[in-house]
Amino acid sequence: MNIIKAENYDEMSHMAARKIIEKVRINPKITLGLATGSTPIGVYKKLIEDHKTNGTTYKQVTTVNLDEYSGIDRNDPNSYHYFMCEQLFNHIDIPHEQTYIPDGMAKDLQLECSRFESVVQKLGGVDVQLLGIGHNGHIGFNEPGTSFKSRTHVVALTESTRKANARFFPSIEDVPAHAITMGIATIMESKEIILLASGTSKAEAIARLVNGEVNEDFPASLLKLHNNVTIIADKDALQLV
Ligand SMILES: N[C@@H]1[C@@H](O)[C@H](O)[C@@H](COP(=O)(O)O)O[C@@H]1O
Repeated sequence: MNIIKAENYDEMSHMAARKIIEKVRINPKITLGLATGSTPIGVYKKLIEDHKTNGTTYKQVTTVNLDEYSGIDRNDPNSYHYFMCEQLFNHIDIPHEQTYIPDGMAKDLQLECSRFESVVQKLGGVDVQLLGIGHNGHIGFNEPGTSFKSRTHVVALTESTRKANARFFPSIEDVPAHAITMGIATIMESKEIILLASGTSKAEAIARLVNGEVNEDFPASLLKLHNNVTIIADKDALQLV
């Protein structure tokens, strides 16, 4: 794993955005894997700024998102669908039909998981996957104990993840109990992975990722066996490494 140390959140976002923009410019038909959570918001802001000032185009780009809550309508402000439109898609020139996010309202969630998995496969996999990391090492919504062989599946969110995400909801009771997430094996098939982390609250997770063993108890640890992973983190998140 390459580790790039940024001074702060803004520099981390800038560095990741530059990498993505460069890749989009080299391959205008790239498939980007995108993440939600607060960490990538700065990257999306920089992509939008660059699109507006330098004209980088996303007309032929395809995106797939890691995950979506189950039981929340796509137009609900707490859905990841809404998040992606607000934070990125509505502000660049990507056609919405080229943006794929699991449908958390599908009647048959298992069927939706297979459908989403085959979308990723038909696209030939993800070229560059952006990832955040949960305090317990989750990636997407793959909680500790998830099989490293997992494909897109339905997950029961842990209490700690629901608490961590409660800040976006009126109360913890409103945080969905389930979600659909790309599996760990699906994520590992991405040709390149950029993992972002910012702030002291991520320091333990980053230290465990860098120094710890590869173990299903810590889902992100499998990234150590991927041949093209870059961690871009600020110095607060890297302080225990
Ligand atoms: N499903 C998302 C993850 O994809 C994200 O990486 C994580 C960390 O979020 P944040 O960046 O807000 O710390 O939160 C959620 O659980």
